[in-house]
Amino acid sequence: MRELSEVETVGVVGAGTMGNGIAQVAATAGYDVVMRDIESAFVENGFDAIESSLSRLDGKDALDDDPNAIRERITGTTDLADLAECDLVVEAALEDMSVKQEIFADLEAVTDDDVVLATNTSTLSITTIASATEREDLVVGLHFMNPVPIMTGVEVVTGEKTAPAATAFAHAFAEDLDKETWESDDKPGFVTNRVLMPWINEGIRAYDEGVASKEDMDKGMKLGTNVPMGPLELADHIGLDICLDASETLHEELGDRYKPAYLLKRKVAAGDLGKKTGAGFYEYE
Ligand SMILES: NC(=O)c1ccc[n+]([C@@H]2O[C@H](COP(=O)([O-])OP(=O)(O)OC[C@H]3O[C@@H](n4cnc5c(N)ncnc54)[C@H](O)[C@@H]3O)[C@@H](O)[C@H]2O)c1
Repeated sequence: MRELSEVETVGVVGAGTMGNGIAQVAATAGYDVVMRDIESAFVENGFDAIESSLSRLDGKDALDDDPNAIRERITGTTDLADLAECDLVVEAALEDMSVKQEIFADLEAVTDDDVVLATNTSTLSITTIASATEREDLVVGLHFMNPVPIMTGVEVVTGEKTAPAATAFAHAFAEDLDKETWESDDKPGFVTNRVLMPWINEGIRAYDEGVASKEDMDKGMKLGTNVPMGPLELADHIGLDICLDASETLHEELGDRYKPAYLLKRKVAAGDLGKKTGAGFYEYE
């Protein structure tokens, strides 16, 4: 297995909300990064998000390096073959098992045999993703939180066949990005989403049943339980499609107590996915 001290270039698959954040924090820590998405417009959107985040952080004196130098360490591509030289790959594409399995099979073909392949999945089984490869011992969950440059926690998830060395490597890499880690076994939703998704769905259901206005729903949870965002705001922030995908996986694996809220499904069907589309439970500029 390639050691962390040998890692110079990190591949990131997906340039969306999480992928561009992971690319940014890896480049901020000094790694060269190759960020891949399926269309160049998505790669460009990823760079736009990185540039505005870096400039915000620079404005707060939160960067040790010049933001342009950090940005220059990231290369964008639509060609998976450009990840061939990477010493570690973190996948942050769609929350869909068949998409992830296809990506992992392709990653195994283009990268060296000793390269760790990590997934940022919120809820899907690391073991099942890994089974698409012959490199199951080097597949591990590296679950960053949103927004990646701000949130300090990373959940490391061990699949059935993940080697202890790959788990240790995942912790060490996250710590090198200035994050703190905790570890979860490969069970649906891991620690965070297993507990968070029913909370979000209950907030949506309670709002839909007229318990309170959406503002009071969020305000009540913030002031009443000392969380930074209420369930509706947080769902918009995560992305309603991501919440629905995660809830459906939990529902399928763990039963009816994880059933997604009807209004969540309706919003996703309407294309109102939260902040990223300009509308979810709230409207955004
Ligand atoms: N949004 C969150 O709060 C959050 C938090 C933690 C983990 N996650 C997980 O991170 C992953 C990405 O979520 P996101 O919120 O960034 O989604 P997103 O929709 O913002 O971005 C996903 C990106 O992946 C790209 N993509 C799709 N297929 C691809 C492929 N074959 N190769 C390369 N890129 C591909 C899409 O074009 C899109 O740009 C998901 O697995 C999600 O569950 C999300």
